[in-house]
Amino acid sequence: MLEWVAIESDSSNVLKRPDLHRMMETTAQKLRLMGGTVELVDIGEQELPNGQTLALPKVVTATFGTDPNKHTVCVYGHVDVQPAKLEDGWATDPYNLTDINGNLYGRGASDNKAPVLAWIHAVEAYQALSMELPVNVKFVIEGMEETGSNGLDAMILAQRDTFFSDVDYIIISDCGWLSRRPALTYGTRGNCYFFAEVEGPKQDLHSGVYGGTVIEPMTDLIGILDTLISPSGKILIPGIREAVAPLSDEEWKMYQDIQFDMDSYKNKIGVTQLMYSNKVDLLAHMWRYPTVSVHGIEGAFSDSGSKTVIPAKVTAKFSIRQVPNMDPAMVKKQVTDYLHSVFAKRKSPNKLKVTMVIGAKPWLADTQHPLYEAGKAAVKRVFDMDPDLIREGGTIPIARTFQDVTGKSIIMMPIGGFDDGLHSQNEKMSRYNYIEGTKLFIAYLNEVSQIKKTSV
Ligand SMILES: C[C@H](N)C(=O)N[C@@H](Cc1c[nH]cn1)C(=O)O
Repeated sequence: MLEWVAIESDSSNVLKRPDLHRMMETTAQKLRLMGGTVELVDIGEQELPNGQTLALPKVVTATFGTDPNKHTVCVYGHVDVQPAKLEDGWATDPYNLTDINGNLYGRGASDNKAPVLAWIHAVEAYQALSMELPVNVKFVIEGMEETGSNGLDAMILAQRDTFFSDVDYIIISDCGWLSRRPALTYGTRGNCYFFAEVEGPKQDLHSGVYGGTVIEPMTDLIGILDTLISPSGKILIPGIREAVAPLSDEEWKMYQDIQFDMDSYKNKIGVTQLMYSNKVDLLAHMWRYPTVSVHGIEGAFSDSGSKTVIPAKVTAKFSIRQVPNMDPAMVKKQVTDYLHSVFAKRKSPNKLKVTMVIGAKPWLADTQHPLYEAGKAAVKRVFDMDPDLIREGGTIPIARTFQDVTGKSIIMMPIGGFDDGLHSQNEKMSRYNYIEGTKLFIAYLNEVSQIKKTSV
């Protein structure tokens, strides 16, 4: 993992694209050396907001075994990461995997490099013991997950009747447990990610010289952002809440039965108060209701010091997590219309441009499927306990495409810890989760091999 974490495969930073290409090649080479049939699939180019184009990282596909009498599983994962800088508040260099008290710290350690490696090690374990794999194993590993899996939908569609034709089941391990208890995940939220740009004067201005004479883009932007959500978490964009599937009694009961300690959750994230004070409300808002999050403002002064500037153009980045039955195309229209209507009320001479840059749908599985029964059996075998059945508040943009395009069933089998700090400072994967997680994958392949051939 040291070598993988050392590669700064940040998919959101165009300057890091050469590192991302190297990451895909390193992944492919690892699978080639294990004797897999490996391809680096060209998925074309990405258009940047400034109109330029940039080559997308190739997708790695690999096949271990083609026995028609065995099930074929396809493991999906990603090896791109979120941005990380030491000065963001990391205790160690984010790209130098560092072992502290049994925790391996580094960007991408949990999301998603260690889980991908754990799957690779599971296959290697069978090879090292000269044991036949109980199922055929395929891999699809991409490098754009953190920015919405650009180009992967088209690749899956193009290879539906070739690479994916013999796949029975898809396995994804790109999420985490809820507590110290292992979990199986049966739902993810989608995500609609927006840029809202307000442009005013032709260049930045001195706030002493020009302040009071111009209508400031930042004031307009903050004004419209403040209309997205109320302080108590109610989304104010018309139509969004109406689309959400109501919480059923069965779901309510499931959430009620999950062991979840609100105080340790509060301690983990370092807050004194949460948005909801009871467990069911909190879990429901974490997993199956939409949320608005404001991520940042490009063009705003954000360095240390006290620069007295009026920024000429500012772009807010915010996203809305998606749940059944929301539709990203509808959300795009609702958000764009709404922001333009509140902006119009300000009677500002500045220009507003709203763009949706990611539109990923939510995903939900049938927990009665034999894949989940096999998952429960594997967890029992390795951890000697029953798993939590949970949903994931985050997004795996490609999950829904896999399901819709291939028609195959998916299971999400996380090995990340509840406190891994994904996307945050000091991301880590514990040695315990990494090693026991690898054992879980080995056991799971064995359990899947015992599913009756007719259940797909
Ligand atoms: C759950 C997964 N490990 C993850 O973190 N996914 C990202 C994907 C994404 C969504 N919008 C942009 N990127 C996430 O949920 O933020």
